[in-house]
Amino acid sequence: MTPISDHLDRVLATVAPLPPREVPLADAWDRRIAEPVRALVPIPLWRSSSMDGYAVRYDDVASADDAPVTLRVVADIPAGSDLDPALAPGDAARIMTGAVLPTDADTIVQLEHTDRLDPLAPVSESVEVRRAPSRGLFVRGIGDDLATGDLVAGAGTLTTAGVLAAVSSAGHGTLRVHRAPRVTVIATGSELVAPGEPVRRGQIPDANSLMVAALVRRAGGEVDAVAQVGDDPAELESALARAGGSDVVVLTGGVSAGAYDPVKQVFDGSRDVTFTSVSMQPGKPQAFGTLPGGAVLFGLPGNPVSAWVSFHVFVRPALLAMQGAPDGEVRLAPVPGRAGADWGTPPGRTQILPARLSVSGGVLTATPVHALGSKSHLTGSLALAGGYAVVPAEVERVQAGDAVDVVLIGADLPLAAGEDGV
Ligand SMILES: Nc1nc2c(c(=O)[nH]1)N[C@H]1C(S)=C(S)[C@@H](COP(=O)(O)OP(=O)(O)OC[C@H]3O[C@@H](n4cnc5c(N)ncnc54)[C@H](O)[C@@H]3O)O[C@H]1N2
Ligand code: MOO
Repeated sequence: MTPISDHLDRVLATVAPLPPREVPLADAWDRRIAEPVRALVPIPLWRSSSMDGYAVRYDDVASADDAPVTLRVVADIPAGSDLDPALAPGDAARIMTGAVLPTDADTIVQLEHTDRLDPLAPVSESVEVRRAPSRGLFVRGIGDDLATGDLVAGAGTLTTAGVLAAVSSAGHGTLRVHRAPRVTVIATGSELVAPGEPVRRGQIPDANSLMVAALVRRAGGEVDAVAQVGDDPAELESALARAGGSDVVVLTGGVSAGAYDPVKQVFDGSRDVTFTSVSMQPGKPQAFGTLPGGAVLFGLPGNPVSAWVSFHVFVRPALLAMQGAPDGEVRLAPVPGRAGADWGTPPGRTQILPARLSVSGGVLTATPVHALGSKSHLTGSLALAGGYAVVPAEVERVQAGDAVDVVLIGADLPLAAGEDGV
């Protein structure tokens, strides 16, 4: 059997980042940045006020703690104004948060420290300063945050909400990002009916189509089409022909030893798509390769838990690599946790156990979603899985409290890859 890491290496050697393109920032969310983004302007852009109040010359108000100081108000500066009123000694300008300080001012007095407490009152001719600020108080300096030319986000960075705010402030209106991989999902199996449809004896609802499509979207892919075909090689071949525009095709079912397994039949003897027994449970039988048009093909086992596990371990890394994610984020990284219960493990294969995750007493705890552990047909309990535990092949039984590696699949933040890469 092939170790997980060998099969993943093969997958990752087959895929490459998709070409970048320049898009307006409004279309750039949740993509990977193709090249380093530097600040075109300093942040902040102006020497501005961080409080609603009065822009003053510090020396005028330094003694305000001893006795209130009355200043003449010579201007009113809202945010967005380009006014730069001259302030002679004893002058102040009313100023709003974000407005540019007059060149002659060096300090802000917040309005709470004056006699002009009503923020909605029209500007007055004078203001009494009742508390002395420190010099420079509430003044935001040009480039306090980033200077022109500073790095805002490196290549491969995911355009999170925070990244979009940063690059907007840094003067950019567009970004070069890798496009989303386009994915066709095909569930195979003559027993499948669409969710919610009545079943006759032997039929079951198709759980994989929607699951894989959702996993594709969560991994940053775009779902071109979702198809469901019976165990008929001709039907599968025509579904594959329709997937011509996709970068990736994900099949489920039909990869093991069944007499009617269509994926096996379609790619029997192919040099481009091959079948591998991977040393993991669930998810042992895997088909992988490329289609004549260049699309990358994954044939995942049909059992929904096997398909779920296989997606996380092989397909997701490929989709991330195609989007230009850095190596350290491509492989979902385990973090140390503890077993929340006893469970059995399969002999001789790495176990990928769907787990309920919780943090108790500061310790990440993984508990099997079902008492039957990682059996591949326990689709109903998959609803509880926040991640999975990775148990090495040589471990025969896990006891509650044992240290286990855990992969969090719901985490927003990428975690660095671990050594074993699963
Ligand atoms: N003689 C052997 N039999 C099996 C082996 C083996 O090595 N020798 N491997 C087993 C393992 S491990 C797995 S995993 C499965 C993989 O089977 P297939 O990929 O060929 O998938 P199917 O046979 O089509 O289906 C398996 C199972 O999953 C259900 N299924 C399939 N698609 C869906 C779907 N879209 N939604 C819900 N459920 C689905 C299907 O009804 C079967 O129960 O093979 C073992 N057999
Ligand atoms: O590999 Mo199968 O997914 O063990 O059940």
